[in-house]
Amino acid sequence: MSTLITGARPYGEDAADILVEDGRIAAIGASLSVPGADVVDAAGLVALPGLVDLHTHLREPGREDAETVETGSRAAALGGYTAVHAMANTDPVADTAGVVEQVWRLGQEAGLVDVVPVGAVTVGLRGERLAELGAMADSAARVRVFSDDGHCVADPALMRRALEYVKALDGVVAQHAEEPRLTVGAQMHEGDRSARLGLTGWPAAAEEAIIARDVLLADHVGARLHVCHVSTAGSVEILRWAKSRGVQVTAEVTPHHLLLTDECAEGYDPVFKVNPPLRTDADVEALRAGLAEGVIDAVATDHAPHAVEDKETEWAHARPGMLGLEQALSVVVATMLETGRLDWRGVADRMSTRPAAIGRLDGRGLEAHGRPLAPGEPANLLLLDPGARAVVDPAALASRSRNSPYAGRELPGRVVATFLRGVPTVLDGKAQK
Ligand SMILES: NC(=O)N[C@@H](CC(=O)O)C(=O)O
Repeated sequence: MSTLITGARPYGEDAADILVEDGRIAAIGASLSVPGADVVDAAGLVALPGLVDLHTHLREPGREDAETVETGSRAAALGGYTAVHAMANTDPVADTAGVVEQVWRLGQEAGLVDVVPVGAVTVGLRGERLAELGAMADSAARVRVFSDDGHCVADPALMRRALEYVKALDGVVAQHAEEPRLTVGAQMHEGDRSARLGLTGWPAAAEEAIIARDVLLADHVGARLHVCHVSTAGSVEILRWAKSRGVQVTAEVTPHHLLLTDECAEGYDPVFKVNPPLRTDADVEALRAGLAEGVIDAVATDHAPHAVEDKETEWAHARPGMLGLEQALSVVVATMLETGRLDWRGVADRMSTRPAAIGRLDGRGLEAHGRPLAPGEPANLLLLDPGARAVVDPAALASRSRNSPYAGRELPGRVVATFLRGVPTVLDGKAQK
């Protein structure tokens, strides 16, 4: 099967045709012609490597009313993703080889993106004893990213041991950095606004204290550490210091922390309640600068679908979390590309290349992700209309949930097509299954 994508602009550069054969990019060049090939007219569209998400909540098993592997995979494909890491805070928790294999198999059956399970660090996310990390790594799901996300691995001795184990597995601990003793009852960013709104604050120091501790532990052990959803200017400073010392630490930022601030809490609309919370203008500025500089390696969605009854309630009782997969690239275009902080190659680096490397998905086989757009590489790619602008309508999203913080907001860039190993999962902006 051959597909000829005509007139696309790889990385936003000069127009070229892209020939896809047997799941791989066979050629990139001017005026390619292949009799019998399916032709996709991509005139004016930017071609990028398929995006890779390090942080997706797919809710299956356990909360299929909020999302399933299939509905979340469809949302991901529509957002330009070809691989997503499925977080472990499901019910049951993904803390055994059996559960991670189940999630992996559901992803293969859905066939829209490669679903890469994350394994829990501790049994039941309880932070008491380590889960079967080796069994999950050796399973069919080949787990390399371990995380108790939603909970912090707060016990420093347990965190140290987790780092030692994952080092032996060529894995990484993705830490949800939140000192739990500092965030009891927390509802939003701690500052003037939380005081005025009467909501218990979540201080920046609760995140920064754990990141500082963990980079020291990772350095001591010589293991890889990844920091989930970095949200404060102080965290960026600590990461910059750690990287300058050669600590093997990587970090991600979410689209919502690049765009939104705690001002969103003013109306008490729980769609803006998220963990870690939306912070200040100064934090947003530092996060954008950190991502541009590469101190923050990746954009990760923290796509966190919630059922209506868990979200559309009073602020204090609403679950934290917001949708992200379908608008992530648009938010990055708005905050990083249109502001001149990243070019298209930079966007590809932070949303595909680096996240794939952190998750160890960047091997040499046809199953690899995050590879460049080049002959011989797996044909995982997306086509984006950078000039299109649209107002986000939550009712039109593929996710089973509706908790989008971007409802009613106009955002740039429309994913027109996504290809997974040469097979279109999205064409003309529509999911193909
Ligand atoms: N990021 C969120 O606000 N929510 C996450 C877990 C969590 O980090 O609380 C979820 O699973 O809903």
